[in-house]
Amino acid sequence: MSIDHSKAIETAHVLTEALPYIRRFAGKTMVIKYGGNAMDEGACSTSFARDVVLMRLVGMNPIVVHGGGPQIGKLLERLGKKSEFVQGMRVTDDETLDVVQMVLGGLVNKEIVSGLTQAGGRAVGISGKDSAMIRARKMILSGGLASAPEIIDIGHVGEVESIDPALVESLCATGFIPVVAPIGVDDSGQSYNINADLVAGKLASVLNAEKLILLTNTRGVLSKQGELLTGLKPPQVEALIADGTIHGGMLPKIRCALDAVNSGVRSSHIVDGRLEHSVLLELFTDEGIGTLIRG
Ligand SMILES: Nc1ncnc2c1ncn2[C@@H]1O[C@H](COP(=O)(O)OP(=O)(O)O)[C@@H](O)[C@H]1O
Ligand SMILES: CC(=O)N[C@@H](CCC(=O)OP(=O)(O)O)C(=O)O
Repeated sequence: MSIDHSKAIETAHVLTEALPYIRRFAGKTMVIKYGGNAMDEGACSTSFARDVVLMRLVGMNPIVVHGGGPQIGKLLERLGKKSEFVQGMRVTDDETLDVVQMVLGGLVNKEIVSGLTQAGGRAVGISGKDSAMIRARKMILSGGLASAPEIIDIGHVGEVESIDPALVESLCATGFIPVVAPIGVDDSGQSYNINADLVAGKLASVLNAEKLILLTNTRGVLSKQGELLTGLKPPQVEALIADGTIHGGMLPKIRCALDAVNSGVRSSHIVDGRLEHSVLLELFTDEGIGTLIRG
């Protein structure tokens, strides 16, 4: 069989260009949030799995925190239950909490573990209930007028009170890739449905991660004209929120990205997870392909 020499040289160039990044990021912790909208039908795309396994094999400590909002919505629909959201959070009654735990902790978590295993990695699926890793408390939302705020009860939705990093740290130290479902627990044993962005942001802060990478279904943060915005600093992000450029599902995401960089994570990235090899393209190129936020 003859070798296409110019193609082989091109491959060698790509590999050597990645070298400085591989050296810089060796031993560093990278928290990757894999959103339900970024997943394909089988939950874990082959290119995502290969990117994460490659990161592990070149010495980084990747940790996957996953969502699964659309997947929860589909099962609820099959059960004849409508999804309802308040300020981006799913209203979660007892029955919905069961479905959330089945879909996130069972289906989606294990499909990602399978995908990573097939790509040659050693992945372990856990939820925040394992070893009581994610301590949660009930999230209280307020609405109405600023002068007369109304308290909105959205059921078993949690916010992160604290995260004990011991379990994920010991998995990383022994060569495993932790895959975390965003379910928390309180002292009484009550479980909570937590937005996956919140868990990923807090975990990145607690672990003092090098990067928080949020994979979603848009190219990154876009201007009102649809241009990709990058190299954002906290004051610019605040201005984009204030003038309504950033809204809806991007709001909790950008808040987590900001909180992370404000508490010591080197950089946060919002990237289109539907693009093939988006994680590697963001990590191994100077420009990146999505939105970079630095403290
Ligand atoms: N300025 C913005 N730039 C990009 N997306 C935005 C912006 N403002 C709001 N959005 C919306 O936020 C969505 C991403 O949030 P969401 O759907 O909750 O993602 P995920 O399910 O991945 O957590 C985008 O698809 C888009 O509709
Ligand atoms: C409280 C709350 O809304 N929890 C989310 C948890 C899953 C999630 O965050 O999934 P994505 O990242 O795919 O949106 C939900 O029930 O949909």
